[in-house]
Amino acid sequence: MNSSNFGEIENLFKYNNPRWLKYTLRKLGQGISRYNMIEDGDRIVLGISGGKDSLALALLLSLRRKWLPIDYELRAVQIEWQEFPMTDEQVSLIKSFFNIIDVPYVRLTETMFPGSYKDDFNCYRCARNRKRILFDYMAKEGFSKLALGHHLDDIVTTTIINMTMRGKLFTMMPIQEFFKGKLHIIRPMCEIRESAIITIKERLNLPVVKAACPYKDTNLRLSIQPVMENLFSLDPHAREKIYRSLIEIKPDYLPYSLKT
Ligand SMILES: Nc1ncnc2c1ncn2[C@@H]1O[C@H](COP(=O)(O)OP(=O)(O)OP(=O)(O)O)[C@@H](O)[C@H]1O
Repeated sequence: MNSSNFGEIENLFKYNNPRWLKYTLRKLGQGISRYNMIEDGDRIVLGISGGKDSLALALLLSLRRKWLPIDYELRAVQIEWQEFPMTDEQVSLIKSFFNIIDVPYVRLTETMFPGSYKDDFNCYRCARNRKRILFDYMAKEGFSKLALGHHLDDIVTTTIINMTMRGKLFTMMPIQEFFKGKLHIIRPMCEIRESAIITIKERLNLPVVKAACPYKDTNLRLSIQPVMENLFSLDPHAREKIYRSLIEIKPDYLPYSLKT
């Protein structure tokens, strides 16, 4: 793939959004306004892995600015693990993508295995390391919100993992406060199904350039996937029902008011 494949994406910024994308943009807006995630003047860092979810998030949030009466700043920040460097071709592709969607792009090269880990590396530690690097960057650059590419299926899968394997009714929150409100993590795609993101990736040829993960074949999320697929095939709205139950069973699960 090369940057000339971005014609379809360019058109989205010139013309009205196609019908197939409007529904997803509506779901994005629903999640954002339900939790009051984004306000006028917000400075938002987008955590970019190079995978489909975070690329779709960047595209959707940038498109949303086109017709919204409020404005917010977006900056895409990708941590490139020095142990798994991107190729020149990947770097040039991702830069063209962010150029076309009008979002400044920054790449931070860091180690995946800080000395403090010794030999004890796992997904949880890796995610914490990533969060620390991104928070440090935000504090230095004056950003107060970090948007991540988690979607409805991620939230629902995490809920089931936590309930069945950890005995806890807890999940990723759509909006999460840190340092007494100085920083927030937001998950604007909390009400968007993964299938909608796959459609975006395929129809628009998103330039997926995700670094290899040494744990990708062993991670718990992957092991539980067949169980989730089974559940979703029993009831086509199982995802939405689990999401709603979280709120109904434990109203204080979310620190922000919910208008359902
Ligand atoms: N290297 C990175 N640099 C910056 N942000 C990252 C990086 N890796 C992950 N993130 C952020 O954390 C989110 C969750 O990471 P995870 O590795 O679980 O990816 P994912 O759910 O498969 O999504 P994606 O398709 O975006 O990779 C990503 O969607 C992204 O917003």
